[in-house]
Amino acid sequence: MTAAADHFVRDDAAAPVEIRFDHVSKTFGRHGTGDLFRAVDDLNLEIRSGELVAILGKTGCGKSTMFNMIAGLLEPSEGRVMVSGHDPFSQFDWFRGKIAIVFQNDRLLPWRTAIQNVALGLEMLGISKAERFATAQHWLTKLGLGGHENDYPHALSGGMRQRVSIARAFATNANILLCDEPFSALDEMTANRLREEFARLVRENGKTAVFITHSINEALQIGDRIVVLLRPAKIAYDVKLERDASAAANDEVRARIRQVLAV
Ligand SMILES: Nc1ncnc2c1ncn2[C@@H]1O[C@H](COP(=O)(O)OP(=O)(O)OP(=O)(O)O)[C@@H](O)[C@H]1O
Repeated sequence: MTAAADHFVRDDAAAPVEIRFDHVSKTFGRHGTGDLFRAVDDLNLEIRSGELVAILGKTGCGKSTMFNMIAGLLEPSEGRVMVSGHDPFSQFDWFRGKIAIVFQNDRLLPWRTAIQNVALGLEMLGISKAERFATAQHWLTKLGLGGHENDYPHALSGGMRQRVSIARAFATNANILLCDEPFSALDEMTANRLREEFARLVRENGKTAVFITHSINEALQIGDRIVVLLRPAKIAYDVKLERDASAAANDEVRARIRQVLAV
């Protein structure tokens, strides 16, 4: 049996579909040649509202390409991507403030304080100054940064800066969070703590989150569901995780993922 044939079909139809890939392929032209390179290959995927989905795959398997299609930054070559019932590429403006992205590096503006960085997204949405600073303060406090509002990024540790960027994502009140390895540059203890807090905040606030990672352990720690991609991006394994799964059940999923990624 091939790994692809093992695609686990989910029957959880309770929540509406928030993100849908319908037979999506993406090809890129190779410079100086007439060749087309296929980064995503006939991908079918449904992510339901409120899910925290960890996306795992080998380097170059098309995770970022997939992510950029959700964010409306790339158009599929074939098939259709729908997010919240809209086409993110052709209706890019409709998505203003509805999708927030957390990157691997914090991408804070060095000349703005923590609170000014968090308030920036709200400023671009036209929120009044008083409201945006109150919201930014609320989220900085939630992320444990009370007292650091007026610190500049250079005065904060890597973990604290990533807390600011998470506060910035939540402050916009976007329903969908796209996270591109946000904790991979942090030391394991800091990353561990932040993963727990991030997952809790996603669940408490009913967000739909897509979380790209290279780490099986991180995927197991954070996800409600893990989707493993082959190269080019196509689903090899799709598993829903029990919140209070036993160590043995997690070991079984871990072994299955290793097997799929070894193909
Ligand atoms: N704009 C582009 N033009 C040409 N090729 C591209 C472009 N963007 C991505 N690719 C190619 O598509 C493939 C998938 O890239 P992508 O960045 O989506 O993978 P990834 O899984 O996110 O990789 P990583 O794990 O290294 O972050 C790679 O081989 C990459 O070189």
